[in-house]
Amino acid sequence: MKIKQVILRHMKLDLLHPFTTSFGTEYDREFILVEAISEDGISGWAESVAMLDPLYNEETVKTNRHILEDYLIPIVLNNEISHPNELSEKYFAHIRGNYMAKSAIEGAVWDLYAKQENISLSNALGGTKKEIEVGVSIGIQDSIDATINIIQSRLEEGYKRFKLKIKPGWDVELIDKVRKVYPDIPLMADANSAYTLADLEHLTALDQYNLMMIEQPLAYNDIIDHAELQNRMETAICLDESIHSLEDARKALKLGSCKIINIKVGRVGGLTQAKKIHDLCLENGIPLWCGGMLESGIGRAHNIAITSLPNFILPGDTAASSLYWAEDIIKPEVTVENGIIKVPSSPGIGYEPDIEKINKYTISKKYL
Ligand SMILES: O=C(O)CCC(=O)c1ccccc1C(=O)O
Ligand SMILES: [Mg+2]
Repeated sequence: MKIKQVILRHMKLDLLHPFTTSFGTEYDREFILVEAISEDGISGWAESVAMLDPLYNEETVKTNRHILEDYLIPIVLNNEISHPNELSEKYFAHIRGNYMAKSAIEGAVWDLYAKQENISLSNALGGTKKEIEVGVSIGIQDSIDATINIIQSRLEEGYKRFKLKIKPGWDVELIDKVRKVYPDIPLMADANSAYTLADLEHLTALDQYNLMMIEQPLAYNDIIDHAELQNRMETAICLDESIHSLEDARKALKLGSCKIINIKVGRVGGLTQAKKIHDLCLENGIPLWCGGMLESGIGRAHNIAITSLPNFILPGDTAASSLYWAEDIIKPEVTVENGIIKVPSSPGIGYEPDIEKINKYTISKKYL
């Protein structure tokens, strides 16, 4: 496969509702959209999940542009690539970190590869599921009543799992009141690293609420303290921020830092590495689910494809386009029926990039 051109678009989409986590509030989503065009004129698409500011992790839209333009894309343009696996395994191996930047270009090459092979991205990755179960991530609200109203709507829409963002001061009382209204729903909490081991007693107070898991309670780069916390907590710990690679996953499993892993394709450097972590977790009986980063439909399509692998046992954060955007940039939009998304079977990501909408939300464009 020879790639003759890559187009980077700096995109900006307004969120329908602000999204608040322990690290801040997002009102809109700026991201880089990558289009890789082959010599025979086929386009592969992906997006970078890096955010505007380095609050979730250290990458940003700007650092991604730098790494993509100055390192990764020249490599892709100057080499004959026979399989997308070669990017992370060979061509990008000497470049440290910058996982989201790597994932963005690798994802476009994966889509292109699947389209050339005339198979779906799910098929190309070895996906087996035709349908995937979907949960929803609910940001920090102004009141507990407002949170309960949102849960009620999502419950009626059929979502299969309810994740509440927590932080100190918005945690035990929230979960307590929600559990009183909904004693049996599949409920979990995500702290985005808002606590330390000094909060041990406070966190173990959550054990009484039968949560499916608590996601990333401690530092974004920690697996040691999480092991101690998991040892002292009944509730399963799920790692998000701390897992960037197969090596991180291996070490976290060895230490007992978690019982569940949230895979975000961007956070682990792309689909090839995501699949390797998937296989390791499958061998070790660690269930997975696919996280989200407020992606547009392009990133969402990649998430749906990876979720079709067998060990994505728990519902993921791949909610419907309409929960985030007035209009998405793919045709058709991602829809969820009774908490289920049908994995597309058409070639590549299986959703068509909507060029008119893409142009509408493009701030700047660079041809490489
Ligand atoms: O609906 C989604 O895309 C997931 C939303 C979400 O929880 C999230 C959004 C932005 C950054 C981090 C996270 C997270 O999972 O921690
Ligand atoms: Mg998370």
